[in-house]
Parts: sequence; structure tokens; C-alpha cells
Amino acid sequence: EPSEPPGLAPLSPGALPQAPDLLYADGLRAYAAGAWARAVALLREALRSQAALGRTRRDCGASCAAEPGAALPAQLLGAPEPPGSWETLLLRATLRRADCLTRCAARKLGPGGAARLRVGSALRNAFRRREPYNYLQRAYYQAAYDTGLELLGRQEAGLALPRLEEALQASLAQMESCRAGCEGPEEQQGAEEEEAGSSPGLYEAIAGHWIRVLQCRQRCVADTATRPGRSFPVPDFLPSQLRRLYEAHAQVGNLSQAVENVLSVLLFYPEDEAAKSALTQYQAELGEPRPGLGPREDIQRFILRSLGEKRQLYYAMEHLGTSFEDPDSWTPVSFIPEALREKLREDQETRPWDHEPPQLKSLTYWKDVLLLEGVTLTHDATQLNGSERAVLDGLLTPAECGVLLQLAKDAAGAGARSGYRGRRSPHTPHEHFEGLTVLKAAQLARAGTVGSQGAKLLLEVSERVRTLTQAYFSPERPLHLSFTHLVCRSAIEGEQEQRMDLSHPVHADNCILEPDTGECWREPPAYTYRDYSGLLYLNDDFQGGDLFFTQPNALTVTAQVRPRCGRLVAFSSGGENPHGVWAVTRGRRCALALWHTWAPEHKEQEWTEAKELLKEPEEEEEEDEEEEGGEMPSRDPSPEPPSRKFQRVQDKAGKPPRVREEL
Ligand SMILES: O=C(O)CCC(=O)C(=O)O
Ligand SMILES: [Fe+2]
Repeated sequence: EPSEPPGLAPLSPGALPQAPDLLYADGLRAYAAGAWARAVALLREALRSQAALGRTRRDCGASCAAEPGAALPAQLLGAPEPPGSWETLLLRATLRRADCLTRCAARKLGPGGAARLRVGSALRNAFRRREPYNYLQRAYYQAAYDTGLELLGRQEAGLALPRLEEALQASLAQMESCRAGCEGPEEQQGAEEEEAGSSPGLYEAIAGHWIRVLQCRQRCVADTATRPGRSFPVPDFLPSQLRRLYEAHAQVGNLSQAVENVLSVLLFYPEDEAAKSALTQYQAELGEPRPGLGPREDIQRFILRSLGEKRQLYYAMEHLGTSFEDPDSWTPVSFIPEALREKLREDQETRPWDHEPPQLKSLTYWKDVLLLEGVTLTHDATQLNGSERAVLDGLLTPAECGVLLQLAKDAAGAGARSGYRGRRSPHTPHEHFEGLTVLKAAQLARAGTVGSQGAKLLLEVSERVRTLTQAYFSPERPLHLSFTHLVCRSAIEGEQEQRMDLSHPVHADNCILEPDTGECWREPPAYTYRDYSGLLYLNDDFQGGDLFFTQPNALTVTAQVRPRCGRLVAFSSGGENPHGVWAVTRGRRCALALWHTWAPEHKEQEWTEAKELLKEPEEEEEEDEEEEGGEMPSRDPSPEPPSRKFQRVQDKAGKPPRVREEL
């Protein structure tokens, strides 16, 4: 069964599945009690039962749709009927379909059917957020896709093809399960609560229910495309899989299959230049025209169905005032009602992030196996004329950059309101400089000053960078984050003529550079325990501000990197990597600066504290709310001069004093 997560054997084979939320709750209790083996068994059983539920819905949906007695009468779809008769037919067919579905579920899940396994919305959301759940659910096709990509990178297109095809089939199957879940009772719970006060008429209620089902089905694209541990979906999930497929087919000489796949990409994006020219090339190589050759049927069906749903959702948006956030960027403009286009266009244009996606390079280096999907090695140390440096792209989606930029902006706004407007950079009088630590972000989120999504993403992203940096530079020895800082530098208007200085003078991160001798002294006040540095850029809409590496003389530039959303520059923090930042002469440049250490004692304590602060209230263990709430505003660490390291004593009972790192 392709959609079954691997390794989930039933606890008691042959038994009917138990309610996933109850199993899950039991699993969490066992977990809290330290009964690991039992917790794992229960959590897996919860996943299995959730999967069985999804499968039942999908299978019953398909079989009831095919059952002649329950299928929609053919007249409904075609010939016009005398007025009034469609209504009777539709409602009668609806009753028959509901009856069929109920009986089918009872057959497969036992008496009570799906209702017995009803999942409460709160638990269901918690269930959804769990990484193990995501992991198990999606591991199947991701394993296939990752292996496919890896094989492609090693020029093994022939071996990659079955894996890529398997991944595509599995992601389509996953999409079906997700869509089938949209008709389940749990999706509608929130809606019932919402509408408790009003009681819409028969048709308004049916329409409302139908729209919610459609909204949910459309969201499945994003659900399926979101990788474990990520907050945002991989953009263009299906088209990018199809691109890999046509390239691989072409490489092994399967020209007709290459054509089918490239035509499928063109169904999504009829103007895709790369696909159009690939098509022309394949057709030329094929020689005589093949009239039977068209796009893949599965993709054609997927697109037609999706467009049908979008049409109805946009109609309802225009006429019934319902909402619809289209998860796809390939929807033809002609599908969007004129009245809504203007608004959507405005939303598009106000997005601060950059547009062209990083070019996918083929994976050639053994370490690339460790790279997360969508992340590419753009330049290695050789290309950067040095040692232990790398530029990686694709760590963040444009939406993630947007969220982090918004976080920086909101936090700076909060600082400005409390009197910190116009703080000059410690490095140059021609720029403003704002820094946000993870703890500060978490505190601001708790206080409601910034969104908690941004603060959570900050933690998530820093962990993503740590994982990659470790995999790339230190696979054998764990690296810890020692300091995480979201930094924005903005040009001060009217002070940019003939600037000769830098945004950040040339330096090394863990030693004191002596340009005359080229030596670098690894001793205080340098942060000697820093082993690897990472800069994750969030935007490129500013002038100047490129990062550059120099020779130890601090003068001869050896490499230069232009910041952009999702680009990570990672390098060892020593004298082999002197670097600086050119003046930012217009706009605002934001980056997440991260330093990693091998020394566990220098692990960033604030990271863990921030994580605690951002826990969902339901997950919080008896915490002294009053202490937390009461002390926060007064303990608010105001921005400190970032040029100096300083000692901050934590007065919270039981927490030892410790050094808090700054720039
Ligand atoms: O923002 C950058 O590109 C570099 C900053 C830097 O080198 C530092 O903060 O140590
Ligand atoms: Fe630096």
C-alpha cells in the first residue's frame, strides 16, 4: 500500500483501529511517564489508525461514487430537466451517497464507523504539528524523491527514474488521502461552532459546507508539499517533480516519456521557457510527429479537477463573500474574477522578497547527500578561493523570508516606541543597526508585540542552519549554536555621498586579525569558542551590502557574495576567513547571523529559554505563570551597545548567572 507510512505494523493484527486521538493522548501520557516503549507503540498505533481512517474515507468515497445506485443520475450532468427536478434528484442522490458511505465505513471500521473514530479539532491540530507524525506520513515519498535526486546528481538517471516516478505517485496518493479527509466530520467542527448563532437556510448551509470542503481540498496541495519541520510548503511541488522527470527521461533517451512529462509541466505553466525549449528539442529528436503524445493523464486529471474547484471558490469569493487563499501560483489569471484581480495583484506587489528562484544545480559532491531537499550548494570553497567556506541557496522560501523580515520590522518598531529610534551602527555612522536575539523575539511574541509565528520560525530556521552547517563541515562532531542574531542594517538617507567606509570592517569571527602580519590571535576579547559562522540572508532589495572575503592582509578581496532570500554563507570562524560587508548605501539589509561552537558549555542558553517561552499553552507544564507574566516587562533587556560583550546576571531563581553574547 503506497500511502501507508513504512514500519507501522498493527499492535494487535486483525483488530479494528482505535480512535487516533485517544491513542495519541495515551501515547503522550506514557511519554510523560517515561514509558518510552509503550509511548512509541501507542504513537505509532495512533498514526496507523489515522492512516486507516484516511484510507477508509478515500476507498469508500471512490466505491460509493462508482456504485450505480448512489452515483449521480446521468441526467443531472447533461440534458436540461423540467424545472425543479434537478433539486429532487440531487437531494435524493445525496441521501443515497451518505447512506452508502455510512455502510462502507461501518464495514471497514466496525459499528459506529468513522464517527467512533472522530478526532477532536484541538488534538487533531496538535497531532498534525508533531514532527514524528509529519515525518512518518511523508517519509515514504520523500525517501523516494531524495534518493531519486541523489541518483540524478550522480548522473544515474536510469536508476533515478523509478524512484522519481514512485515519489510522484506517492505524493498524488497522499493528496487523495488528504482530500478524502476533507469530507470527514472533524473538518466541519470549527464551522459548526462558528455558525452556532445563525441558522442558514437549506441551500446556504449546503453551499457553506461545500465551500469548506473545497477550501480544505485545495489546502491539501500545501499540506502535501510541507516537509517535516518546515512551516511553509515547497513551492511548485508537483511541477518541480515533473521537471526532474522529463530531464531524467531525456537523459536516458525515453523521448516520448520526456515529451509527456514536459507537456505536463506546460499544463501548469504554458509559458515556461525551459519547458518550451525542451519540448521543441525533444520533438526535433523524435523526428516524425506523434499525434497520440499528450500530457500525463494523472496530471491532466489533477489540473482539471483543481481548476474546477478554484472556479467555484472564486465564484463564492466574489458572490458569497467567502475566503479563498489559492495555494498555487499556476492558476491562470482568467480564473480570477476581474473584481478580485486588482486586490490580489496589490498583495503580490507589496511582497518584499525577491523573485527569481535559485537555479537548481545538480548534486555532485558527496556531502550534498546530506543537504535538505531544495537546498543547493551554489559555491564551494574552491569556487570561493578559500578553505572551509560555502554558499548554499534555497534554505528559506520567499514566504519565510517575508515572515522573518516582518518580525525584524515589528521588533524594531517596538524598540522605536520605547525610545530607541535611530540607533547608529557600531561599525559606521552612516547606517542604522537593529539586532534581535531569539529570547527577545520570544518575549516580544509572548507580550503580543510581534507575531509568534515569526519568533517560532526564527528558532526553527536557526536549527535548520545548524543541521546543515554540521552536516557540511563537521559530520563527525556535534555543533551547537552559540549565538543567533537577526540583524538589519539600513542606510541613513542623505549621508551616502562619497562614503569610504564599510558596513562592517574586515575581521575574523573567533580571533583578532592583525593585517600587518596576517596573523590572527585566538584570545579574548575575541569569541574564541566560535567554530563556524553562518549568515542567512533575507532580502536583496538594497544597494551595496555584499559580503566579501579577503586575504589575511584585510585588503585583497578573494570572493564576494550578494545576499538574497534563503542564501546561506557558512565558513569556519578563524583567520582563514577574514570578511567584511560593503557599505549599505540604500535600503535595509537583513540577515540572520549564527555562530556555532563545538564546546557544549557555550551552547546558547537563550535558545532553550526562547523555545520554552514559545511553547503552546496546552503543552506547558505547571509553570509559575505569575512570575513569568509579572516579571517580563520589567526584565525586558533593552538593546545594548552591540559592540561590547557584557555580563548579564539572570535573577530568575535557580538559573545561574551567565554571559550573554553580543556582536
Ligand atoms: O552580515 C554579514 O554579511 C556579515 C556580518 C559579520 O561578519 C558579523 O557579524 O560578524
Ligand atoms: Fe563576521
